[in-house]
Amino acid sequence: TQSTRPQRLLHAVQKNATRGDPRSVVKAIDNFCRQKEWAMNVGDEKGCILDSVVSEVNPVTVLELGTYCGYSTVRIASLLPPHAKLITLEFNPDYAKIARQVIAWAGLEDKIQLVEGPSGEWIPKMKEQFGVKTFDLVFLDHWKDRYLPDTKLLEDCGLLRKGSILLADNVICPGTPDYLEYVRNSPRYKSQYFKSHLEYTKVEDGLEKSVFLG
Ligand SMILES: O=C(NCc1cccc(CNc2ccc3[nH]ncc3c2)c1)c1cc(-c2ccc(F)cc2)cc(O)c1O
Ligand SMILES: [Mg+2]
Repeated sequence: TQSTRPQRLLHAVQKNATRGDPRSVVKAIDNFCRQKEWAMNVGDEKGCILDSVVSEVNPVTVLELGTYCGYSTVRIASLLPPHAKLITLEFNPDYAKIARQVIAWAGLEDKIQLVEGPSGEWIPKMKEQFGVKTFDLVFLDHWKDRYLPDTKLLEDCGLLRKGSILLADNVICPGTPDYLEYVRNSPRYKSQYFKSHLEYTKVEDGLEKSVFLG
């Protein structure tokens, strides 16, 4: 039977990356996507911006919405301090299956909890299920029409504290107009746009970094 793109991406990792070396996993995926097949990873250009935000925030609790094949999951987790935890939500079971194997190849299972299901259901359960008080950093990279409702849900569930950082991918392409309008105009956020390009292309895209003011 025909393999899927995530399966071919995983094989490229297993063929070209060194077990236990997260940076080699990131490099192998970027090379695969540049040379063989485009895939919707945050990519290396936006990935460097992601790295700088993670390093600046030095988060202890991270939430990622949208795991896909685990590229940004591995990228973030490789920069976390020893006892920090990353919870990543993935709705698509086929993506989750691949992501678990990519995360394992990088040797980052201890820092990452991959949860399968929709954000709308799991966000309200974060405190009781995972003992999370608040998130220091949230990386939004799932369905673009879910960014705004899930941000409001995070606020309502008391999962954001003064200084929590939201970092959103694809605010230009495919675009998240309602989310951008909200974080840029709400008095409860200080927002900043990092201009970049859609992964592996010359098309404009960018990340929006928003600090929750409480
Ligand atoms: O759409 C995108 N990504 C989201 C996405 C997409 C499909 C499936 C899922 C299933 N995963 C999922 C769903 C709902 C969920 N709720 N909670 C967790 C959770 C997880 C997620 C995307 C598209 C493009 C893009 C495509 C084409 C093009 F021409 C230009 C640009 C570039 C990106 O960087 C992108 O990130
Ligand atoms: Mg994305």
